[in-house]
Amino acid sequence: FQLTRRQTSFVPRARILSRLYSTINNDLMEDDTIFALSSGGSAAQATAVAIIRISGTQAPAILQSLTTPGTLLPKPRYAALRKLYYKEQPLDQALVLYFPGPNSFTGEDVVELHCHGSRAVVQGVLEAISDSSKLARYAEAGEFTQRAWRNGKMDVLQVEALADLLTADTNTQRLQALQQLEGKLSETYQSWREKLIAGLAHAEAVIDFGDDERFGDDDFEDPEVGRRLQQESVWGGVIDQMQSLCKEMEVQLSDQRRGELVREGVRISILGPPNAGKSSLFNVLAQRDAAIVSDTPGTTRDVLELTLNLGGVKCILQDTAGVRTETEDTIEREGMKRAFAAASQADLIVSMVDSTDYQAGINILNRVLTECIRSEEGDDDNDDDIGVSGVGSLTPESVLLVRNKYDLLSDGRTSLDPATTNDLAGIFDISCVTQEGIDHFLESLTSLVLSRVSGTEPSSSSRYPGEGALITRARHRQHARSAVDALNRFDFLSRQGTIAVDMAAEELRLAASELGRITGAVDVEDVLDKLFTDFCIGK
Ligand SMILES: Nc1nc2c(ncn2[C@@H]2O[C@H](COP(=O)(O)OP(=O)(O)OP(=O)(O)O)[C@@H](O)[C@H]2O)c(=O)[nH]1
Ligand SMILES: [Mg+2]
Repeated sequence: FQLTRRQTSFVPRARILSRLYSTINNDLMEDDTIFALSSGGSAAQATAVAIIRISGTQAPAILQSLTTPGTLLPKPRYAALRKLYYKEQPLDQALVLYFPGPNSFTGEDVVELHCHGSRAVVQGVLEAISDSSKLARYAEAGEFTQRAWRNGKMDVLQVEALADLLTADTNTQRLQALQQLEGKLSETYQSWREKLIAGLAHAEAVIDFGDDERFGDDDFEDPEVGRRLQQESVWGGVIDQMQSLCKEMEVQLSDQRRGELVREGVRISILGPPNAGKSSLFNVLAQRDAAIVSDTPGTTRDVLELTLNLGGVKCILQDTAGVRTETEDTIEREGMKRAFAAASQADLIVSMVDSTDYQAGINILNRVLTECIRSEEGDDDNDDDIGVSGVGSLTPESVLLVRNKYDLLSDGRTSLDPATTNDLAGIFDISCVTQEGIDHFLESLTSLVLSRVSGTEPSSSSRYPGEGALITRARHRQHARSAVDALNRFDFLSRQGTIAVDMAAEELRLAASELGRITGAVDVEDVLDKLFTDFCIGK
């Protein structure tokens, strides 16, 4: 595996010693005993309790070296209070746990020291482990989890779930990660893969022993019919089974990226002409002065982002530069380019106009949204209404029209014409200054986000919106897509009879291997290398 050199928060001296130690030993060995501070905090930050974890064959010996001679190891998986010493000086009074392998997180012998979390204690214990025994080295990022994976304690999907759980910001992300960690996704992929392998076994048998010639040449008046039946009989019920498997997989693939949205966050871009009040709305939703607001058109140049929790779902809100048809300013033009790019990638668009300049705003938005969609895919919709015509993830239902500065309209309120906004997710009149309409807008935005990740209306039995999404990363989608493509090719080839048995079988093999890559049953070292470097030290 790749060594990582990430900036992390842990006791530097122990790290330096471990690096020295590993340099002397040329390379990090997979069977080294490793240790790390696994709880939060660091040398600089005291915590109430600090958990130091040791994993490997030397773990019990290290624990014994820290206690007075003759002290017994604690009963497996029971907490025991122990005084820890280093060079006969007391280090701490700690709660210690011993998990003999294979019944531990890593599958190896594991010792956990629950020490007092002060800088002196943590540093002292880590140095004692590192210095005195020379039996262990400081763990690399994610190395405990890597060992758990290597020892069959979890598959790749579960490693990914653990990474997601450790970085979860919202309820929904937490629940999705836990479901994946429990192995629910792994089970489904595994059962699909088993079906493919059963189909493959059938093919191998046909290839090895030939198909059973059930129909004789004279059984049919039309020899063509006979031949076709004969060819189809080669695969028995496998064709139907694979077809229904393919359908099942396609249903999961057309999930509108629910799982990925929960994991990565729903991207919401605020888009509109200069001075409409986009940054003002951004600040209202952020509940702080995150963006500069001024009455000079073209104030915002870059795309600003903040994370919001809407109904338990992580959302990434983007403030963008105002878009207008012409500008001489090259920086503003660059800003507009970025606004376009952000809008094209967004899951939802809050398109904002200034109510006092409504028609001009609508005209600009029409052009911009049509343009955004065109840049994704060709489109010829050029009507007068907001030009969203359902391509990519940008559909009219992904766009909310917000008419801002409502406070400036007095008797002209009714002059706003809603007829030009067919099919949009909603039209809202708000004022960022008086906060009028903001609550209603926010409620609607939240329910739109929820329905986006739920696929349908969340059912009362769902523990969280989006429950049951099988695909949580682009990586899964890519392999599942390739498996479906292979099954579609199989469907064609399998109907060509004996002549194409080999080729058809190869497609089944390919589909099985693509699914195997999702769970890690098939070579995934490259995926894991990347994944483990994202973990913190001590996990
Ligand atoms: N009366 C009134 N003024 C508003 C409202 N919202 C924003 N403004 C004012 O409109 C001006 C422009 O606001 P911004 O939020 O900077 O507008 P923007 O859309 O981000 O503008 P650019 O960054 O230039 O594209 C500022 O002077 C705001 O104080 C509102 O609801 N009512
Ligand atoms: Mg702005």
